[in-house]
Amino acid sequence: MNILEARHLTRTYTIGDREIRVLDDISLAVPRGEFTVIEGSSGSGKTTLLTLLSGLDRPTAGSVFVRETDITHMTEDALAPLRNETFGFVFQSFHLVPSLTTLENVSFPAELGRDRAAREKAARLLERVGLQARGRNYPHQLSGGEKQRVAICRALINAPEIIFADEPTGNLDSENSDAILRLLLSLRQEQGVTLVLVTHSPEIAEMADRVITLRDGRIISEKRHAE
Ligand SMILES: Nc1ncnc2c1ncn2[C@@H]1O[C@H](COP(=O)(O)OP(=O)(O)OP(=O)(O)O)[C@@H](O)[C@H]1O
Repeated sequence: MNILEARHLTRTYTIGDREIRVLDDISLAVPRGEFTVIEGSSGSGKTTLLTLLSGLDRPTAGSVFVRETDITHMTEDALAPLRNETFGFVFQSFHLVPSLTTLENVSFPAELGRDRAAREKAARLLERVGLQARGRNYPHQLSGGEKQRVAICRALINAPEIIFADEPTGNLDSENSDAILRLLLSLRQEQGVTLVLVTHSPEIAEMADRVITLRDGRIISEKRHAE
């Protein structure tokens, strides 16, 4: 079964009297557990596609299906549990809450769902990425690589089925990038998590099951790597 499907997605923006077509008739299907990379030059529409697939933005035309349910016109209230429980998000700029500690940032999405084990789960995740000693620190006290590891823990706390990541290793050195990539790949292996990553990194693309290349808002190639 495809966990995620896009059918004929188009996204346009109107600036003044000009209409800009940022995505043009994108269709794709992602089977459960697959690791998909979306690549393409700057401005080709990668981030826009990720925000449409994850229900953060709505297409001008076309539809998005999650587990065969059309989410395109779902209300914000109906989308909220999907965003909080089924999806995990990792962005280049972390989006950590500055006034919360590391442990609180990670446990927050689970506490929204009244998970009594939220703190415990958060502590276990932090341990897994080597940040067990940093639970009481605030984001401004962490390095970029550490912040990204915290952001990944937060994305994982509700055991999502799909992780959407936009340049998750974009600003990081190779050691931190490797650690983050290893973590994502091990989750896929252990829990069958589906990964949809936007990246410029050829090393990451090399490890994916499939690489989708965009140019000017269209898919120009779709390469599948052998098992
Ligand atoms: N809110 C907006 N209003 C108008 N145009 C937009 C808006 N958001 C994005 N665009 C345009 O859509 C195009 C695609 O943007 P997008 O961020 O999806 O590209 P990208 O491939 O992720 O680029 P990068 O690799 O630089 O992050 C760009 O030309 C951008 O200027």
